[in-house]
Amino acid sequence: MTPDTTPYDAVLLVSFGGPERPEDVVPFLENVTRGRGIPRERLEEVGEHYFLFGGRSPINDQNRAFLTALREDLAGAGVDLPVYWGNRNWDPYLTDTVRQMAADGVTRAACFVTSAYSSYSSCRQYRENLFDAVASVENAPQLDKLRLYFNHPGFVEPVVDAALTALADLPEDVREGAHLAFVTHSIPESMAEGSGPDGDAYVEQHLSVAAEVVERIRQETGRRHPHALVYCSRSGAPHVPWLEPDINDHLERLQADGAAGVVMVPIGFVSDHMEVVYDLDTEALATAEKLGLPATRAATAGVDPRFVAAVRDLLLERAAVERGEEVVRATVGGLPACWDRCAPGCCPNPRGDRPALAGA
Ligand SMILES: CC1=C(CCC(=O)O)c2cc3nc(cc4[nH]c(cc5[nH]c(cc1n2)c(C)c5CCC(=O)O)c(CCC(=O)O)c4C)C(CCC(=O)O)=C3C
Ligand SMILES: [Fe+2]
Repeated sequence: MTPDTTPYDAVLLVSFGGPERPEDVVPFLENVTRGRGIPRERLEEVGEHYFLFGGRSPINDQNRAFLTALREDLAGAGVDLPVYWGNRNWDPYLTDTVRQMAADGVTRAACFVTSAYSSYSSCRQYRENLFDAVASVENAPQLDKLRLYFNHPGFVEPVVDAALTALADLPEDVREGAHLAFVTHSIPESMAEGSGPDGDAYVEQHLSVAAEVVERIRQETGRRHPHALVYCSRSGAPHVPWLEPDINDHLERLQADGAAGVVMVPIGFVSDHMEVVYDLDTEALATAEKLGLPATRAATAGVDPRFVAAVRDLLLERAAVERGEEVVRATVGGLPACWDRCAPGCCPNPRGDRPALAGA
């Protein structure tokens, strides 16, 4: 039986975007940081990360691979919907994609954003970008943002397996005593405090994922590994507090405390973005090496078939909700499934209120 996707006639993959050639790097950074008061030195430093990788971010190729996998998954399940892709900060830009969708006659699309958690940067900012895209296109389709999925089994289960693999990659004598460092993107403390409908959701959601991964690893190995939630990619002005500790400081602390080894589990990222390949694989692994601390990095969900299938699950779930049917929402861990429409004060814009789609 073909699954019922009514009222949707398309899926839209929404992502951050990244440069693909050295000439793209500076304009891309300008797009990302316009009006955000990021110090010049920080921008030059981040530009160097991109140049180290030939001026090419890995993120667009990862989205292309995800699109291919998603189209195959949907076709295999008998879901006959076109899948589009648009970015916030680089080509293909959301506005161009929405214009194409309108030209193709799309009337209502379900949007999957490559960002799993609540916060202004990871949720509302995408909603503002969706609003802007729709506002600038005539006859634009209605866009519904699929719920946040940090606690969807299709996201968490690949992370558990990846962490087990990364543990197995450690030398045998350090494996049992290894720490798990769950890593996510640092954000300003004030942004973290404002995240979600009641505040503090960003950290709370990550802690919930970390606890679930630790527990599932215990079920597999019989061992409850010591763990912490730590951060990477701090930006902004030095006097503005951001979430800490930084992964590099955390590694120093672990070494000083006599930890046997560490597995970095980048739960804040759905694929191996620049933050993962530079901040973790390049910088943090070098820190660990310098400290003589055995360390490995767990894979991200990427194109794991379970993660790809989660998009289909969220799409069919939401379609049923919009048809007025009862649904069972898949979740793991201690937090309930997220809402379909964000409350008015959810993840406020630190620079003042702007219109956003997908609100209640
Ligand atoms: C929470 C969060 C996520 C996760 C959720 C999500 O995935 O959306 C994320 C993802 C990403 N961030 C990315 C890149 C950048 N983020 C920057 C700046 C900032 N990020 C912030 C937060 C986040 N960012 C914040 C609070 C800033 C300060 C400026 C501002 O308030 O907006 C800057 C400017 C330089 C700098 O300031 O570091 C760059 C270049 C890329 C692309 C990577 C690639 O190319 O593979 C991705 C996926
Ligand atoms: Fe970022």
